[in-house]
Amino acid sequence: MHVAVEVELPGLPEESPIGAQSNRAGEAPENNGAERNATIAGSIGEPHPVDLAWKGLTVTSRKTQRALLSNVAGAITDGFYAIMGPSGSGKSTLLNALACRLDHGVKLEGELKLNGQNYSHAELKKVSGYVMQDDLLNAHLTVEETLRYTAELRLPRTTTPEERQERVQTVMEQVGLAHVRNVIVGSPMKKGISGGERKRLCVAMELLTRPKLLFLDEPTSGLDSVTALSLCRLLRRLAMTRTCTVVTTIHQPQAKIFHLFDQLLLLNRGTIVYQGPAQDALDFFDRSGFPCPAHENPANHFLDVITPNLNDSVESLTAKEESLKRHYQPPPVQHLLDNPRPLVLPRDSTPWHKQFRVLLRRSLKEVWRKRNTTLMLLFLTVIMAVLVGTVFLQIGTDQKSAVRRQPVLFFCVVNQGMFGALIVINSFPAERMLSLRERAAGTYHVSAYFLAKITAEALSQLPAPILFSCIVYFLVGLQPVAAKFFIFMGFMILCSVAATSLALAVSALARTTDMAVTILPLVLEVCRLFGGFYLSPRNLPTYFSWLDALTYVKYTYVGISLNELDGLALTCTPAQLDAAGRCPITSGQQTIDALGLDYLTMGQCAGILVAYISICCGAAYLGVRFLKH
Ligand SMILES: Nc1ncnc2c1ncn2[C@@H]1O[C@H](COP(=O)(O)OP(=O)(O)OP(=O)(O)O)[C@@H](O)[C@H]1O
Repeated sequence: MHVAVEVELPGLPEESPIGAQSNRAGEAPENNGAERNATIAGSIGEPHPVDLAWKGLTVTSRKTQRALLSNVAGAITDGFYAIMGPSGSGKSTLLNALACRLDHGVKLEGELKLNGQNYSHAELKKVSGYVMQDDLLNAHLTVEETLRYTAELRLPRTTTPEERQERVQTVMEQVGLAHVRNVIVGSPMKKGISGGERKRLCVAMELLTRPKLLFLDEPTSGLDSVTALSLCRLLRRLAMTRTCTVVTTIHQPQAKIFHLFDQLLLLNRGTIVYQGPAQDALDFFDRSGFPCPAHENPANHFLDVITPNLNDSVESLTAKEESLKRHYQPPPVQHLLDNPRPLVLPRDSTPWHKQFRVLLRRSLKEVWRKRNTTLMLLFLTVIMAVLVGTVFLQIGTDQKSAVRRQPVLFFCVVNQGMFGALIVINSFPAERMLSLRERAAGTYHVSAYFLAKITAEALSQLPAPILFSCIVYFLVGLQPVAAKFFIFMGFMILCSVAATSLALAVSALARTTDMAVTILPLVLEVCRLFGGFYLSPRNLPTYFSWLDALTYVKYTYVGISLNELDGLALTCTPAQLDAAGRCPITSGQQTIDALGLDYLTMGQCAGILVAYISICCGAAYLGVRFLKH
């Protein structure tokens, strides 16, 4: 039995000289015999510290009852495995079946064992890593930060900060990313590391936890041939140095890449056509009557043989399949299935409070990196506040002010939160796939992620309502009483957080950013319409009362109106006196009575806003927790 020795060779040159074994395609061979023996000695014959074996494995679509994989058998023990086949042959289905990542739309039957034992996704996660086809990463973090946060979230809780840093350093060197450690990951909108480096970073994130098995779904898709080869050389090196067993799906590799594989699983229409040493596949096709022409890429040749083309008749297809089937010897897997071996599960999970702290730091860092957006928000807030303040400059206390006071108060409410809401609307859709990937890898609890995210968003939004209140309150000349000013500011903050929470709920429940940006303006419009200004609460038709209850605008508007109108004494210029020489409106209380604003108290308005924020956050949490596509 092999003992897995984790040898990390940071100094190993990536383009290491490779032996001179000849091959039929005339390519410079990537496998030297001694290396290959060392790597695949344990392939199917002997048990390995972590191996997977399966028999009678069938995956069926629940909806159509179509078999995506039919009664396949095989094993993964040690080395660099490639799962190849034409498009739709079931490569990803097999990979996901082995990695316990099949979706709910399919049914899995058959025997599938890890070290001869049945296993759960949770157990597999502890000894394996999975690199998805789409390299979903945090665009605003640097390479080193990405690895550091992953290490903090995924390494065992007993790891010291020094050990963590050392691990990050080692892995960065192992995958060849040390030279771009301080470069941001970037996105299509913001240039960062290259496509190949992104893939390496995804591999590095998985390597941090020293997995014994590394699954990769089409890692070379979207990469140019040189970058794809360089990535596959890295994967081979990981397998060769017994860092981990590597299993990758790949569609049509170039010859140089094909020669890096130790083991090949060739699929066609949900069945295994060939499994065994990659270099022996040429003999297998030869024996089956399909010799590979000289100078032909073996991978292309295999796919050409098994992929039906327009000229193939049904008879010739059946004859091809029969011939391949007759010569195919399925690998012996029974001894791996029947022989349970202990499984060392090395990782314990990071406690919730630590996950929250790390995720909060990560989210705050992202907010900081996106500070231009926040600064723009503050700039727009100042412009808006000055505009409102000068349009309604020093409204005073005469009769005209009674008419102008309510519009300015309502405008403040509508304005607050609108900017913030529009900024957070993209929060969850943009990150959904990334967070799903991190959750599937067992990186953190959803609740820790969610709370960290909304706390960071709320903190970044806080300065805007404070700044807005400071400018507008004094320019407009609302009641010069300290307590009233702070209550006004408190309501502006609650209003802004309520609008942001509403936008977060819409963003978490909408499946895409497009859907979120279509729904949000409509919701904000309804909030405005039923905000208590256009129709006073007293005059609202009863059949609209449920919509009325859903608007944060109304509770803020009523709250700040009561704050401002209570204790307000109004005066008259001589021209404003009525025929009897009386001043028509002498107190704010008259406006309160006329508009029916006192059906709630200020405390109730604040309480309802807090409840409103909690409900929106609860809805957003459910969206993040349960929406998976
Ligand atoms: N959840 C599912 N429900 C129903 N059919 C599915 C599901 N997942 C995959 N399929 C179907 O199963 C077949 C195999 O899909 P799979 O993704 O495994 O192929 P693949 O070989 O990886 O293809 P490609 O190289 O194009 O990615 C396809 O016909 C696909 O449409």
